Amino acid sequence: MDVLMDWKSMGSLYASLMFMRTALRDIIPPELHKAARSVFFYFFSNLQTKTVTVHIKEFVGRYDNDIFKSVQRYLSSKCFTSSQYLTLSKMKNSKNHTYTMIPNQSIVDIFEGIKFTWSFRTEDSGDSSGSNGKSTNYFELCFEEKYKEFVNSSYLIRIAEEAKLIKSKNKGKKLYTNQSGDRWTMISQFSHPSTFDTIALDPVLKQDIQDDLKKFVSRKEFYTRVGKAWKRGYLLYGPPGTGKTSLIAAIANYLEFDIYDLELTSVRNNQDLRELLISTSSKSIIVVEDIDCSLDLENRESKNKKGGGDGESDTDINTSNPKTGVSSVSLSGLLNFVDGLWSPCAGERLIIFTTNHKEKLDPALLRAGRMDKHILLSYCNIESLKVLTRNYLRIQEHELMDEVEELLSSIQITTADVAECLMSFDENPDMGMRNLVAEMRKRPLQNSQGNEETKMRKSNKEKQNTKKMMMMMEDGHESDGYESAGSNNDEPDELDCGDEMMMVTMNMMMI
Ligand SMILES: Nc1ncnc2c1ncn2[C@@H]1O[C@H](COP(=O)(O)OP(=O)(O)OP(=O)(O)O)[C@@H](O)[C@H]1O
Repeated sequence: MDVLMDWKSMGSLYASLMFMRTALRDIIPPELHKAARSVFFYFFSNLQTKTVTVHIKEFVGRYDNDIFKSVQRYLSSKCFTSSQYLTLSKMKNSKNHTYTMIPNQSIVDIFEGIKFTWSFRTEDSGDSSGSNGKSTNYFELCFEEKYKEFVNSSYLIRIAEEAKLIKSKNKGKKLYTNQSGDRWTMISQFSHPSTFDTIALDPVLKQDIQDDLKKFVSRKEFYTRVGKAWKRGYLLYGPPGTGKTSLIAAIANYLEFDIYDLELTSVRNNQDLRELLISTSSKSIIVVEDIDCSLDLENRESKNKKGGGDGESDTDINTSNPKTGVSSVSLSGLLNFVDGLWSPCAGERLIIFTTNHKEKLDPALLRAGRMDKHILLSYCNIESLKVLTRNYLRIQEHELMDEVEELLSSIQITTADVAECLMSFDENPDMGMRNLVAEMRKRPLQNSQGNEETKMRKSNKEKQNTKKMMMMMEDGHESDGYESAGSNNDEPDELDCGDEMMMVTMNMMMI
């Protein structure tokens, strides 16, 4: 019915226009016909909405056009919901597949109530600048002219942001190494299965690390405001087989960050080290494993006592590479690397060093702002052991668990050793537990008083209480006895595991 009405009104409008045209031709003298026609067309063309059409080509000369890629990502989910014909693809390094419009298809995107029409087109390029020298793809965007400014200032920005998000979701984590020396090579997609669920760690420490990471990645504005590079340094230390590598993998999986595994001995000099640093991507973890073995970076204080140097100049430090003798990376080069002449590198980065011998490292490397958080990964305790029995045997309680706990207070066993004991018994938990107890009974008894992991267990419990107290005391108290007590934090409202002494002192003060 409505359609019939519309046709009727259009018919009468047309009849009226024809009548006006004839009447005007009779009234207006012939010499003014041309001018009258221009006025007539100007009037009616202004009644129509003016539109703008923008072409976004796949290539600019021989180079990829980033905006094309962003639009492609932005439209991929939209075309899935609103198109009937689509192409489907999956990039080599991508986790997810992508939908694309087929040529000459159009879809409408409504953003903030404004209508945008997108079409996908292909044309013969006529030159060899396209990807295959024959045809080039482009998107065509149409919108009303009055929204030109809005497109420029808001819509395109929104597209870029959404595309970035889609890209990071699709990307998957990558593992890079610098085996070839002065550049990174992607060796694989990073797919280590370790997560914060599977890793056997003291639960308090585990929560503390997760909280710290969450806080770090959410504080872009904080770092900008205080003028600091958006990076954080972790030192993971403890005996071999206690989960340092597994923790790095769990962190990468938690943050969805790429890993850059830096082999310091392959880096020729400080300049190469700096270039490697600059070429890492944002949202990445730069790992140096066994830092004490990588270069001769011994504690300068002890060296100075022996050698009488002032410890400030790089020449005081033996920078020869114990493995190959080729690298001339110096301690100051490494310190600069950690401090970061980061200005060219936007985005967040975590630097993680691991060592079995923290005492061998120069304090300059360990200070707050360089290694902000010192995390001791020590021998198995009952909580971490229960994570392993849950993972490997699918049990957390067992009649032998009390004996295991008893044994743990008098012997030392690494998480790797426990994992090994349980490894083959996933179908027979009883046997697994018996095998573990038998292995533990073979271990020599230790003096549990004063060893490092006992201290850590205590300190983790104390830490929770202390943290609460600190928060209560925070007002006007931020740096009291805190920075000066040797905290490894760059932020005044947190505590680190490496600060056992300071925490004990704080507890005593509070009591
Ligand atoms: N805390 C842990 N949680 C879960 N698994 C662990 C843990 N620690 C060790 N393992 C097991 O032991 C193996 C070796 O551990 P990992 O390489 O993480 O130890 P590490 O401390 O990095 O050792 P190293 O100092 O010799 O490099 C892991 O593959 C894992 O199976």
